[in-house]
Amino acid sequence: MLSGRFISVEGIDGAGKSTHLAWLVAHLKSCQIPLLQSREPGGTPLGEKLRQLLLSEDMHLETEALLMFAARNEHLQQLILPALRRGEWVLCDRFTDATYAYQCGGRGLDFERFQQLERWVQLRDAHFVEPDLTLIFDVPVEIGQARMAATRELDRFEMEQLEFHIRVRNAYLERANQYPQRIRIIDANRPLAAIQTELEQIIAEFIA
Ligand SMILES: Nc1ncnc2c1ncn2[C@@H]1O[C@H](COP(=O)(O)OP(=O)(O)OP(=O)(O)O)[C@@H](O)[C@H]1O
Ligand SMILES: Cc1cn([C@H]2C[C@H](O)[C@@H](COP(=O)(O)O)O2)c(=O)[nH]c1=O
Repeated sequence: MLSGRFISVEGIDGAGKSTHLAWLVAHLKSCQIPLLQSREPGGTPLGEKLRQLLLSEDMHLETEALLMFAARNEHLQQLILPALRRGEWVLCDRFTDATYAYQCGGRGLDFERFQQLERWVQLRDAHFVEPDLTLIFDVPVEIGQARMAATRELDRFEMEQLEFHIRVRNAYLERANQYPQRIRIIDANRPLAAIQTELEQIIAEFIA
Protein backbone atom coordinates (compact mmCIF):
# COMPACT_ATOMS: atom_id res chain seq x y z
CA MET A 1 0.00 0.00 0.00
CA LEU A 2 1.18 3.52 -0.81
CA SER A 3 0.61 5.62 2.31
CA GLY A 4 2.86 8.53 1.29
CA ARG A 5 1.83 11.43 -0.92
CA PHE A 6 3.29 12.36 -4.27
CA ILE A 7 3.69 15.96 -5.51
CA SER A 8 5.26 16.94 -8.82
CA VAL A 9 6.39 20.37 -9.91
CA GLU A 10 6.39 21.44 -13.57
CA GLY A 11 6.77 24.40 -15.88
CA ILE A 12 8.53 25.63 -18.98
CA ASP A 13 12.26 26.30 -18.70
CA GLY A 14 12.86 29.51 -16.78
CA ALA A 15 9.48 29.52 -15.04
CA GLY A 16 11.10 29.64 -11.60
CA LYS A 17 10.57 25.99 -10.72
CA SER A 18 13.87 25.59 -8.81
CA THR A 19 13.18 28.70 -6.74
CA HIS A 20 9.71 27.46 -5.76
CA LEU A 21 10.90 23.92 -5.11
CA ALA A 22 13.44 25.17 -2.59
CA TRP A 23 10.68 27.13 -0.85
CA LEU A 24 8.33 24.10 -0.89
CA VAL A 25 10.99 21.82 0.61
CA ALA A 26 11.62 24.26 3.47
CA HIS A 27 7.87 24.71 3.99
CA LEU A 28 7.04 20.99 4.05
CA LYS A 29 9.93 20.30 6.41
CA SER A 30 8.68 23.06 8.71
CA CYS A 31 5.36 21.15 8.78
CA GLN A 32 7.32 18.05 10.01
CA ILE A 33 6.50 16.12 6.83
CA PRO A 34 8.95 13.28 6.05
CA LEU A 35 10.12 14.17 2.57
CA LEU A 36 12.01 12.71 -0.35
CA GLN A 37 13.04 15.38 -2.85
CA SER A 38 13.99 14.16 -6.30
CA ARG A 39 13.96 15.09 -9.97
CA GLU A 40 13.40 13.81 -13.50
CA PRO A 41 15.15 12.89 -15.56
CA GLY A 42 17.41 11.73 -12.74
CA GLY A 43 17.03 10.81 -9.10
CA THR A 44 18.93 7.50 -9.20
CA PRO A 45 22.60 7.01 -10.18
CA LEU A 46 21.51 5.55 -13.56
CA GLY A 47 18.85 8.24 -14.00
CA GLU A 48 21.43 10.98 -13.40
CA LYS A 49 23.68 9.47 -16.10
CA LEU A 50 20.71 9.39 -18.49
CA ARG A 51 19.95 13.01 -17.54
CA GLN A 52 23.43 14.07 -18.52
CA LEU A 53 23.01 12.42 -21.93
CA LEU A 54 19.48 13.74 -22.43
CA LEU A 55 20.45 17.32 -21.67
CA SER A 56 23.56 17.36 -23.87
CA GLU A 57 23.62 14.71 -26.64
CA ASP A 58 21.77 14.96 -29.93
CA MET A 59 19.63 11.86 -30.44
CA HIS A 60 16.61 10.59 -32.34
CA LEU A 61 13.45 12.11 -30.87
CA GLU A 62 11.97 8.70 -30.09
CA THR A 63 15.20 7.67 -28.33
CA GLU A 64 14.84 10.80 -26.20
CA ALA A 65 11.28 9.81 -25.25
CA LEU A 66 12.25 6.21 -24.47
CA LEU A 67 15.17 7.33 -22.30
CA MET A 68 12.84 9.63 -20.34
CA PHE A 69 10.64 6.62 -19.55
CA ALA A 70 13.66 4.37 -18.85
CA ALA A 71 14.95 6.89 -16.30
CA ARG A 72 11.42 7.15 -14.87
CA ASN A 73 11.07 3.39 -14.48
CA GLU A 74 14.35 3.25 -12.54
CA HIS A 75 13.27 6.23 -10.45
CA LEU A 76 9.88 4.71 -9.58
CA GLN A 77 11.30 1.30 -8.70
CA GLN A 78 14.34 2.46 -6.75
CA LEU A 79 13.17 5.64 -5.04
CA ILE A 80 9.59 6.80 -5.45
CA LEU A 81 7.64 3.61 -4.68
CA PRO A 82 9.80 2.63 -1.68
CA ALA A 83 9.41 6.14 -0.22
CA LEU A 84 5.62 6.14 -0.75
CA ARG A 85 5.40 2.68 0.84
CA ARG A 86 7.32 3.99 3.86
CA GLY A 87 4.72 6.75 4.18
CA GLU A 88 7.01 9.57 3.06
CA TRP A 89 6.02 12.40 0.80
CA VAL A 90 7.77 12.60 -2.55
CA LEU A 91 8.39 16.04 -4.05
CA CYS A 92 9.54 15.53 -7.60
CA ASP A 93 10.95 18.14 -9.97
CA ARG A 94 9.04 17.05 -13.10
CA PHE A 95 7.31 13.73 -13.90
CA THR A 96 5.25 12.32 -16.78
CA ASP A 97 3.41 15.59 -17.48
CA ALA A 98 6.81 16.85 -18.67
CA THR A 99 7.00 14.06 -21.24
CA TYR A 100 3.53 15.00 -22.54
CA ALA A 101 4.54 18.66 -22.63
CA TYR A 102 8.05 18.32 -24.14
CA GLN A 103 8.06 15.14 -26.21
CA CYS A 104 4.38 15.17 -27.24
CA GLY A 105 3.68 18.92 -27.32
CA GLY A 106 7.14 20.27 -28.06
CA ARG A 107 8.48 17.49 -30.31
CA GLY A 108 5.10 16.47 -31.77
CA LEU A 109 5.47 12.74 -31.02
CA ASP A 110 2.48 10.41 -30.99
CA PHE A 111 0.22 10.76 -27.93
CA GLU A 112 -1.08 7.17 -27.94
CA ARG A 113 2.39 5.67 -27.82
CA PHE A 114 3.06 7.73 -24.71
CA GLN A 115 -0.08 6.41 -23.09
CA GLN A 116 1.20 2.87 -23.66
CA LEU A 117 4.61 3.70 -22.18
CA GLU A 118 2.99 5.48 -19.28
CA ARG A 119 0.86 2.43 -18.45
CA TRP A 120 3.84 0.11 -18.83
CA VAL A 121 5.95 2.11 -16.38
CA GLN A 122 3.35 3.45 -13.96
CA LEU A 123 0.82 0.61 -13.64
CA ARG A 124 2.08 -1.37 -10.63
CA ASP A 125 0.07 -4.15 -8.94
CA ALA A 126 -3.12 -2.87 -10.59
CA HIS A 127 -2.47 0.62 -9.21
CA PHE A 128 -1.66 3.52 -11.55
CA VAL A 129 1.12 5.50 -9.84
CA GLU A 130 0.89 9.22 -10.57
CA PRO A 131 1.26 12.42 -8.55
CA ASP A 132 -1.57 13.25 -6.15
CA LEU A 133 -0.89 16.92 -6.79
CA THR A 134 0.94 18.64 -9.66
CA LEU A 135 1.91 22.30 -9.56
CA ILE A 136 2.57 23.88 -12.94
CA PHE A 137 4.42 27.18 -12.65
CA ASP A 138 3.24 29.15 -15.65
CA VAL A 139 4.87 32.17 -17.27
CA PRO A 140 4.75 33.60 -20.80
CA VAL A 141 7.55 32.03 -22.83
CA GLU A 142 9.35 35.36 -23.30
CA ILE A 143 9.60 35.76 -19.51
CA GLY A 144 11.01 32.25 -19.11
CA GLN A 145 13.56 32.90 -21.85
CA ALA A 146 14.69 36.16 -20.29
CA ARG A 147 15.04 34.56 -16.82
CA MET A 148 17.07 31.67 -18.24
CA ALA A 149 19.34 33.84 -20.34
CA ALA A 150 20.15 35.96 -17.31
CA THR A 151 21.18 33.03 -15.10
CA ARG A 152 22.92 30.15 -16.89
CA GLU A 153 24.38 28.36 -19.88
CA LEU A 154 21.53 26.73 -21.76
CA ASP A 155 21.07 22.96 -22.13
CA ARG A 156 19.75 21.09 -25.20
CA PHE A 157 16.08 21.75 -24.34
CA GLU A 158 16.58 25.32 -23.20
CA MET A 159 18.31 26.11 -26.52
CA GLU A 160 15.23 25.14 -28.55
CA GLN A 161 13.39 27.74 -30.65
CA LEU A 162 10.73 30.01 -29.14
CA GLU A 163 7.98 28.02 -30.97
CA PHE A 164 9.09 24.83 -29.23
CA HIS A 165 8.67 26.45 -25.81
CA ILE A 166 5.28 27.88 -26.84
CA ARG A 167 4.10 24.36 -27.76
CA VAL A 168 5.44 23.02 -24.44
CA ARG A 169 3.60 25.71 -22.50
CA ASN A 170 0.35 25.07 -24.41
CA ALA A 171 0.66 21.34 -23.78
CA TYR A 172 1.04 21.98 -20.03
CA LEU A 173 -2.04 24.21 -20.06
CA GLU A 174 -3.98 21.51 -21.91
CA ARG A 175 -2.91 18.89 -19.34
CA ALA A 176 -4.20 21.16 -16.58
CA ASN A 177 -7.55 21.48 -18.37
CA GLN A 178 -7.72 17.74 -18.77
CA TYR A 179 -6.87 16.89 -15.13
CA PRO A 180 -8.28 19.75 -13.02
CA GLN A 181 -8.53 17.53 -9.88
CA ARG A 182 -4.80 16.87 -9.81
CA ILE A 183 -3.13 19.80 -11.57
CA ARG A 184 -2.94 23.39 -10.29
CA ILE A 185 -1.67 26.18 -12.50
CA ILE A 186 0.26 28.83 -10.57
CA ASP A 187 0.76 32.20 -12.22
CA ALA A 188 4.53 32.48 -11.73
CA ASN A 189 4.76 35.90 -13.37
CA ARG A 190 4.18 37.60 -10.00
CA PRO A 191 6.36 38.60 -7.06
CA LEU A 192 7.72 35.63 -5.10
CA ALA A 193 5.78 36.57 -1.95
CA ALA A 194 2.43 36.35 -3.78
CA ILE A 195 3.33 32.96 -5.24
CA GLN A 196 4.44 31.65 -1.84
CA THR A 197 1.18 32.76 -0.21
CA GLU A 198 -0.75 30.78 -2.83
CA LEU A 199 1.53 27.75 -2.35
CA GLU A 200 0.98 27.88 1.39
CA GLN A 201 -2.81 27.77 0.83
CA ILE A 202 -2.59 24.92 -1.67
CA ILE A 203 -0.44 22.83 0.67
CA ALA A 204 -2.75 23.54 3.62
CA GLU A 205 -5.74 22.29 1.55
CA PHE A 206 -3.75 19.28 0.41
CA ILE A 207 -2.75 18.31 3.95
CA ALA A 208 -6.31 18.76 5.30
N1 LIG B 1 8.56 35.27 -9.55
C1 LIG B 1 9.78 35.65 -9.94
N2 LIG B 1 10.05 36.94 -10.19
C2 LIG B 1 11.27 37.33 -10.61
N3 LIG B 1 12.32 36.49 -10.83
C3 LIG B 1 12.10 35.19 -10.60
C4 LIG B 1 10.84 34.69 -10.16
N4 LIG B 1 10.93 33.35 -10.03
C5 LIG B 1 12.19 33.03 -10.38
N5 LIG B 1 12.89 34.12 -10.72
C6 LIG B 1 14.29 34.16 -11.16
O1 LIG B 1 14.36 33.55 -12.46
C7 LIG B 1 15.57 32.82 -12.61
C8 LIG B 1 15.25 31.36 -13.00
O2 LIG B 1 14.63 30.76 -11.90
P1 LIG B 1 14.78 29.21 -11.56
O3 LIG B 1 16.18 28.77 -11.79
O4 LIG B 1 14.15 28.98 -10.24
O5 LIG B 1 13.78 28.63 -12.65
P2 LIG B 1 13.77 27.46 -13.65
O6 LIG B 1 14.61 27.84 -14.79
O7 LIG B 1 12.36 27.15 -13.91
O8 LIG B 1 14.35 26.27 -12.86
P3 LIG B 1 15.01 24.96 -13.44
O9 LIG B 1 16.44 25.10 -13.02
O10 LIG B 1 14.28 23.91 -12.68
O11 LIG B 1 14.78 24.87 -14.91
C9 LIG B 1 16.32 32.93 -11.26
O12 LIG B 1 17.24 33.99 -11.36
C10 LIG B 1 15.21 33.32 -10.28
O13 LIG B 1 15.68 34.09 -9.19
C1 LIG C 1 11.13 14.77 -17.11
C2 LIG C 1 11.33 15.37 -18.46
C3 LIG C 1 12.16 16.46 -18.65
N1 LIG C 1 12.31 16.99 -19.88
C4 LIG C 1 13.20 18.15 -20.06
C5 LIG C 1 12.63 19.43 -19.52
C6 LIG C 1 13.83 20.23 -19.08
O1 LIG C 1 14.23 21.05 -20.17
C7 LIG C 1 14.88 19.17 -18.81
C8 LIG C 1 15.13 18.98 -17.34
O2 LIG C 1 15.73 20.08 -16.78
P1 LIG C 1 15.14 20.98 -15.57
O3 LIG C 1 16.28 21.12 -14.64
O4 LIG C 1 13.98 20.31 -14.98
O5 LIG C 1 14.73 22.27 -16.20
O6 LIG C 1 14.39 17.95 -19.34
C9 LIG C 1 11.68 16.43 -20.96
O7 LIG C 1 11.87 16.88 -22.10
N2 LIG C 1 10.86 15.36 -20.78
C10 LIG C 1 10.66 14.80 -19.57
O8 LIG C 1 9.88 13.80 -19.45
